[in-house]
Amino acid sequence: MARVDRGAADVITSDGHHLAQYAAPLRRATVDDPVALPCVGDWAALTRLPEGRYELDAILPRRTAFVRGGVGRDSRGGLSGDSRGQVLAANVDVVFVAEPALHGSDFADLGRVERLLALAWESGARPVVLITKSDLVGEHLAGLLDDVAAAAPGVDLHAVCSVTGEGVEVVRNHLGGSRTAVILGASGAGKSTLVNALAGEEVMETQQVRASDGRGRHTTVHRELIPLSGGGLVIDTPGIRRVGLYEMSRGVDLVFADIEELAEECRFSDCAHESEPGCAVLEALESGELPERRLESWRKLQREAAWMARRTDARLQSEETRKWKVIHKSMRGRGRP
Ligand SMILES: Nc1nc2c(ncn2[C@@H]2O[C@H](COP(=O)(O)OP(=O)(O)OP(=O)(O)O)[C@@H](O)[C@H]2O)c(=O)[nH]1
Ligand SMILES: [Zn+2]
Repeated sequence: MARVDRGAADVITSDGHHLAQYAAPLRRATVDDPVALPCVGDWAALTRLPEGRYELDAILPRRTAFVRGGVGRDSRGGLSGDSRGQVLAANVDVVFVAEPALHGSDFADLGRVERLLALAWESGARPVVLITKSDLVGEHLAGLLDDVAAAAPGVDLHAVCSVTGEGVEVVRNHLGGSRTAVILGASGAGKSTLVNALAGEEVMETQQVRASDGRGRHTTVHRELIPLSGGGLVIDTPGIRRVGLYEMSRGVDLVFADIEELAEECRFSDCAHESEPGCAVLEALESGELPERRLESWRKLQREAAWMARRTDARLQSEETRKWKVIHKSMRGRGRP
């Protein structure tokens, strides 16, 4: 599924692109459940109607999903049946976290890498960290990569330069076997430039092009699913570009597996790692094994995740109340003569 609109989707079959209208059962299923709506990256079952049109009958089960809003996938066991979330992209295999080596005058932001990694883990896809614009930091690159590696334990990490093409082949290898990727990263991280380098042609408008063309031009068709010449797909949707920090407590645990592991060694099981005796986290901080910055980052993301969870709970509760009000009302209605 390359692009989705209200009531119809642009689907790619072995013989090209087709517009497929949603079949009635699918339309009905999506009324109460936005998660059941087709989205970019979905695989679908189609029927070719006698008159040559295509109809979209069903979506095949998703392997992975970027879900925005509502309840996370795990909290309610599975994607469907959750009436609140919206799937931004389905069946993504690889999530590239793109962080520029130099952003303005700042070196790569480790906190941002950790945050995007958490999001990537949450989707079920495999994260890979890319330090983009590697040409901008000269001999500082090696040290920078060491720092990033410490913030992304157990995750593949590569330096890429879309200008010289260095590292682009390594990135392409992650897409072998026709895998599907999304690229997360701040504005100006070099995502579009990288997609162009991967595609070997200008498929995406970059900031440079946008700036020199001026605003208000709408000639470029925004492509949301970009097939690469050497195999593999990149999904780039406005939703994925804006994706924030949603229900990511499990993701946070995975990104900070080293701290979680330390915490198991603390004398008290409910240790807050503030000033408790026998705190393994504070000991690691003392010995230099755990960088102060990383502990701070963990605390910050945990606070955010907790806040998100509370907000989600509140919304769930109010929706639940609303639902019951409607049911009560209709029962009262039926009771009347
Ligand atoms: N020196 C250098 N500059 C780069 C590299 N990759 C991208 N740039 C420049 O960085 C700027 C931003 O690149 P884009 O690819 O438009 O960034 P983006 O992440 O797609 O940005 P948004 O579309 O705003 O999200 C452009 O001026 C690029 O020319 C690189 O490897 N080295
Ligand atoms: Zn502790």
